[in-house]
Amino acid sequence: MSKLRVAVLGAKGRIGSEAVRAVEAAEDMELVAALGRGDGLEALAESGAQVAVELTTPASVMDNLDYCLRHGIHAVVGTTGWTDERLARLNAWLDASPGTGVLIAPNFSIGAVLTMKFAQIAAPYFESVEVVELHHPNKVDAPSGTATRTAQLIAQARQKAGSAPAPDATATALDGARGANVDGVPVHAVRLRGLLAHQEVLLGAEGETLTVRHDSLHHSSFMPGILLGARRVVTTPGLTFGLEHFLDLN
Ligand SMILES: NC(=O)C1=CN([C@@H]2O[C@H](COP(=O)(O)OP(=O)(O)OC[C@H]3O[C@@H](n4cnc5c(N)ncnc54)[C@H](OP(=O)(O)O)[C@@H]3O)[C@@H](O)[C@H]2O)C=CC1
Ligand SMILES: O=C(O)C1=N[C@H](C(=O)O)C[C@H](O)C1
Repeated sequence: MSKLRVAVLGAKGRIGSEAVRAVEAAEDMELVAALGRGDGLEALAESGAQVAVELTTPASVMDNLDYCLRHGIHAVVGTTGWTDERLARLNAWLDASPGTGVLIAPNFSIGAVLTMKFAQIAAPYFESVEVVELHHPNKVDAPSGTATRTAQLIAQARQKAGSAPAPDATATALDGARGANVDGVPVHAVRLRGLLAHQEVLLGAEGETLTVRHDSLHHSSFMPGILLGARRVVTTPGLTFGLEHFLDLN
């Protein structure tokens, strides 16, 4: 059986360098390119890659995906910064490249995917819900892509259930004290040396609270999800948003 030809973009970064090692170690994959900033995207097409694993920065990801889709290269994307406007542009490129697949995974770790699922299930049963994400201080964006997605999923679940807005009598507050408002859900971002990637979903009702917490302690936590994404995206044309769709959790 021929091996899946995989390239890594952002290969010298924190998660990219771990992904290079994971692809090299996967028996059914061949690492055909490991590209950093300044290497030039021509090397990607020349490598014959079937799948590009995109782990760069919000400033670089769109140009890289544009290139991939113009060359019929599938993509597994962990890079953050997804807005409705960016998704619309990506979908237009996908329309022009039928048969090509893109997976955007706000988080590749199984625990984080399950945290989002559990939060969605629990959210309609509690009056209050807030998200706290905690990351290393070198992270360039806040709140995290995972926290943003978690809040969006919570908001969707509450809207579907007809939940009332969470109670909050705050009359005065310093800017930022109540976090960012993501679809009505407060999201708080902590940046702390020593941490990697962590998230708590806090839920409260009369007389009880529930906390769903996930900790990524090492970048290895993201690797099974990246490898699964690469294997599945080649037979899944169009846009898939969220690894849960490849885990049959829906
Ligand atoms: N979905 C998930 O599960 C996860 C997602 N992430 C996300 O992945 C992204 C990267 O995170 P992290 O590894 O910590 O960040 P790093 O800054 O450590 O790595 C990013 C790397 O990409 C390089 N780069 C920038 N532009 C390009 C380009 N055009 N082509 C090739 N390489 C480029 C950077 O080079 P230079 O240093 O020269 O700028 C750097 O080496 C972030 O958006 C982060 O949130 C991270 C972990 C898990
Ligand atoms: O930058 C990181 O480190 C991470 N980024 C992703 C995010 O923004 O959600 C995933 C994980 O939290 C690690």
